[in-house]
Amino acid sequence: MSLSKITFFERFEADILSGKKTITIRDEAEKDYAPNSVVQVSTYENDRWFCALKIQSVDAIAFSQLSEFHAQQENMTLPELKNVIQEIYPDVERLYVISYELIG
Ligand SMILES: CC(=O)Nc1ccn([C@H]2C[C@H](O)[C@@H](CO)O2)c(=O)n1
Repeated sequence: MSLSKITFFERFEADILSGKKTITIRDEAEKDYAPNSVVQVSTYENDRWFCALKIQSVDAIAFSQLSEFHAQQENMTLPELKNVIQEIYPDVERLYVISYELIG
C-alpha cells in the first residue's frame, strides 16, 4: 500500500507553494509513494494541511551522489542541502529523491 500523506517542516512551505521546491529527499521509511498518486501535505510541527502534491517519481540515490541539480530543485545550495539532510538523517547513505508537482 502506498503512502497518501507527507509532512514537511514549516520552513519549507512557502517554497513548495511557490513552486521553487519540486523534490524532497527522504529515507527508507518514507519512500513508498506511488508515481501518479496524489498525496496530502501537512506541516510536521502542527499537522496543518497546506496543499496536495502529485508524485512524479521516486528514485534511489546515495548521499554522496547529491548534485547541484538536486540542490536547485530544493531551492538551496548543495552545501545547504547536504547540511539539511545530515541534520534530518544523520549517517544515512541510501536516500530517495521524490519528485512532485503541486496540484492545489
Ligand atoms: C517533516 C518530516 O517528517 N520530514 C522531512 C524530511 C525532509 N524535509 C525536507 C528537507 C529538505 O528540503 C528535503 C530533503 O530531505 O525535504 C522535510 O521538510 N521534512
